[in-house]
Amino acid sequence: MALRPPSFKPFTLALIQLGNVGPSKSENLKHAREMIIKAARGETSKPKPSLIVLPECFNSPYGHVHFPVYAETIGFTPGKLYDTTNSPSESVKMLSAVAKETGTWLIGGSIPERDTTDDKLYNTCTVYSPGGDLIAMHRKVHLFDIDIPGKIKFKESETLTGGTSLNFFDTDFCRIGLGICYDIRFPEMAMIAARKGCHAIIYPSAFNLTTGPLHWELLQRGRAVDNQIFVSMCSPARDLTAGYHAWGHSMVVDPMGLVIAEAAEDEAIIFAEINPEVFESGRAGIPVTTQRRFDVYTEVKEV
Ligand SMILES: NC(=O)CCC(=O)C(=O)O
Repeated sequence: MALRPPSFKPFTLALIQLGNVGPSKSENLKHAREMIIKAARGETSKPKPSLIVLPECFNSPYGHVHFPVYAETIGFTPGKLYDTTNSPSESVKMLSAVAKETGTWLIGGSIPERDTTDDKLYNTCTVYSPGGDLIAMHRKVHLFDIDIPGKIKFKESETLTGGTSLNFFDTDFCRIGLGICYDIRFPEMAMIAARKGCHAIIYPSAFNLTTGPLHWELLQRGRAVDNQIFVSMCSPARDLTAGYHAWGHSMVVDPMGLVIAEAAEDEAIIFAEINPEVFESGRAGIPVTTQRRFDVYTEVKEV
């Protein structure tokens, strides 16, 4: 059982729906850094964000042929001190430095990662504290392998390997579960996160123009209502000149299933005020979290 989660306090969440992700990694990193600095300034009517999120694959074009070319070695072992200033990953160095410079928690989207111990590639999210420490990592567990004839075929497993662990991290205002995009289709992950005390689960993502209109909002609202937690997906902006057309519509959903913030398709920063009261009153009014019948569904273990 995980340690007791921190008490849930109000905070502002900022999602960066990043545009202009092109072939130049250094340009992508420069632009992401500028957008993080802009997001950290916040919106005049809301408290400054405590947590900023980037989308999936923010430093490289999205596609299995690109992953080996853009992959970076991170070398982080969860639970061990890690010196980001000497990291071999230029993305890690940038993210760590900008988290420290802005003094905000940062979910650094995802990047293609090469693990030199097994020479495998992963789609990996890294998380930074306001001091710039790399404090958590999540490798996409469920690879995006789909084939909808005449619409979209995509096979991450051509070059990537799926991660083997579920991950969350604690801030001074809540506990946050991590997933990456296609991971949201697997309700077990969100359910386990909620049962480990996460108040929110956040997915750096990049849905597409076939499944986006059908499932993007539905999945987030479903995961939120089932588990009575905040759910958020952060997408790249739509770019019809790119090889992969992202859906956009970065979103935050509250534990009652209400969409509390949503972007359109273009580059944007959206802000949502995360209010623990909705989490607590939702659970008190509809107490499914305490009404589960593990005595009946014995195939599912209580955690
Ligand atoms: N990047 C992804 O994992 C895309 C997932 C997606 O579009 C879906 O429909 O699922």
